[in-house]
Amino acid sequence: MNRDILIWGAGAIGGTVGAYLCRAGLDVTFVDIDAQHVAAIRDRKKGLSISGPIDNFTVHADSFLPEELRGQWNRIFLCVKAHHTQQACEELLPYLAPDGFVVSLQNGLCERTIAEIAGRERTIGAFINFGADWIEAGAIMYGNRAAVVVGELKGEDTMRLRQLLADLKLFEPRAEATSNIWAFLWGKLAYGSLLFAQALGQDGIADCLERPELLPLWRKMVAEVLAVAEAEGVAPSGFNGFMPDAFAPAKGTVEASKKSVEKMAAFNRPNAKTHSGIWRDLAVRKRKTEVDAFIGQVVAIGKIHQIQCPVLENLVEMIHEIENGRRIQSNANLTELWRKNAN
Ligand SMILES: NC(=O)C1=CN([C@@H]2O[C@H](COP(=O)(O)OP(=O)(O)OC[C@H]3O[C@@H](n4cnc5c(N)ncnc54)[C@H](OP(=O)(O)O)[C@@H]3O)[C@@H](O)[C@H]2O)C=CC1
Ligand SMILES: CC(C)(CO)C(=O)C(=O)O
Repeated sequence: MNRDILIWGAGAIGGTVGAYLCRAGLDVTFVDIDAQHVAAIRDRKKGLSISGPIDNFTVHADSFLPEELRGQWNRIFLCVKAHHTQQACEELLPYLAPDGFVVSLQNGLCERTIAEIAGRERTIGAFINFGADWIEAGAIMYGNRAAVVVGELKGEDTMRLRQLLADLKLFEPRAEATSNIWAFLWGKLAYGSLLFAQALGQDGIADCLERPELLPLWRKMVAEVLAVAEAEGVAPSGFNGFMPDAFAPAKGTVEASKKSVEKMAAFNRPNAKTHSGIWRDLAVRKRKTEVDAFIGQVVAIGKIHQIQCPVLENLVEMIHEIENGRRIQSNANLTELWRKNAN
């Protein structure tokens, strides 16, 4: 008989959501490539611990390296970083029931890749904005609640979507379903451009957003993402203080974008996760970020539509320089990014 939920990538996001669903009594199995993390989760004496201001608890669950897996699952929650999507998706296919689905709990447009590999009808989209950090094997810090939205790729209202939403509400009671998941995914791409810029410096998200001299940079950068989204026929949705229209050249004003920045900063300021996952990849985990699969993808889609995104292109370059040790994370990087693009 098939098992129910397979969390593929048991890090900050997969670990948090999986732990909640496991605690609620659902049939949850974890897969990860980190052998120590996998061993901790299945160790009866250790387990998977969620800590932080929201909740503190430990669950014990079946946990495997990909090569140890046997069987099939009805629902696979894909929770790896965006640049690992293709590989993970190819690996997970043998374990997905023929009538099952993959839901992407990721940033970026990973649903496109998943749909190509697993099939459009076996893919569900999700937008997540809550904050969590992987601390060490078996330990995750759940830092703040935020928007969680799920949707079928073509917007239908299906029984499997309703069931998924009901289950995700065990984690985030305010989770919603949408008939336009692409609007949320593009909204996150636009907001995410601010997070990638934050990762260039030392400040946390709230302090960085509130640097008054950077407002014109935020306006220009978000406007680039919005132009590409528009060319794709998507009007991005807002969430947690981010109001896309405030940054749209035709609709927004300086005042409106300032208000949105204040709201985003107010949303982020109390959060235990002070810095973005991108910042943490560079500063703490010392590893490559999702920049190519995230900002780079917006630039590439822009090119298809003959839309230039000079700020985003510079942002990608600067993140690469930090990844390659040719630049250090410094608040001055953001001033430089603005100086290069002020005209
Ligand atoms: N953390 C957050 O607060 C938020 C994250 N997101 C998005 O969620 C997604 C997941 O991020 P996050 O949970 O932070 O990332 P993590 O790095 O914490 O977790 C991903 C886990 O997947 C593992 N992994 C990598 N490749 C594979 C593979 N092929 N098969 C199985 N496991 C694999 C990683 O191992 P290893 O570390 O060894 O590579 C890691 O343990 C990203 O797209 C991110 O942008 C969105 C909103 C908030
Ligand atoms: C900052 C956060 C949690 C979104 O609010 C995020 O998406 C990230 O860390 O990459």
